[in-house]
Amino acid sequence: MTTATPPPPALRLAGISHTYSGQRRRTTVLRDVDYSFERGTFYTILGPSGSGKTTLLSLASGLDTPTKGAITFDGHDLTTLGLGRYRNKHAATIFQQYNLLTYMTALQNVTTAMEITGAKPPTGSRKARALQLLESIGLDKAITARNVMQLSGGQQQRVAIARALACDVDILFADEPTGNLDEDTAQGIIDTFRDLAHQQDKCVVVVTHSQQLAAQSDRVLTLRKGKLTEQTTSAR
Ligand SMILES: Nc1ncnc2c1ncn2[C@@H]1O[C@H](COP(=O)(O)OP(=O)(O)OP(=O)(O)O)[C@@H](O)[C@H]1O
Repeated sequence: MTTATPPPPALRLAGISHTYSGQRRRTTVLRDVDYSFERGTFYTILGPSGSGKTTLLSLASGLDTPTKGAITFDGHDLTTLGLGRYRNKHAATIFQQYNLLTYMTALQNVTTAMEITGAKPPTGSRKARALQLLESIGLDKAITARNVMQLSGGQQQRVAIARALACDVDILFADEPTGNLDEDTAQGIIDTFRDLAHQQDKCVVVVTHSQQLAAQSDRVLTLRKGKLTEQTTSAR
């Protein structure tokens, strides 16, 4: 009788360390971090300011490579898979600074990302899907037609969230995604993250200082002194 091999975790950090080399000194931010992120799960990462949360996210999202150790997606080393391909096809990131294309409208920011990543909406056009996503997080049609530089910080943050949601990827990373939002809008975004994990089997990884957000995730991780540890699980 053959036993089925369990699928590899969506994302595995295998003994990763990361050191920044400045002109005068080197800063080691992560030390031998080992962790597996699974599909269908909503993770939050907490930790004091400067503990390396953004660094961890930039490595896990394929923006940078660790100085030691390996990161695999579905069992494939990211460097072999290709960081660009991983970022285009499998992982989307909502950055702390949004990283929107400042010469475009809100709508164009979303549709352009869909074109670049080849994301195909389940029905209808890319534009219709983009408008639907933008509207679902509280940006009406008039706002979506504005250049993003004419939007408030919270509105820009929502464009960045819609852009990431529009790219139909396996893993969604977000760095402080609710930082600029009022309570109701923030709760809507948290609900969206939970649905993505539980209804669409995505892996959602959110860096935050918000205990409210962490309390609603499935697994809470803490980064401290270069080490990543898991706290007790919360309600799912
Ligand atoms: N490019 C860089 N070169 C050198 N040091 C850096 C670089 N980026 C970050 N660091 C340092 O690495 C450490 C971790 O930074 P990081 O931004 O990952 O922390 P964080 O936990 O996300 O902080 P915060 O909660 O304040 O956003 C800090 O000491 C920071 O100064």
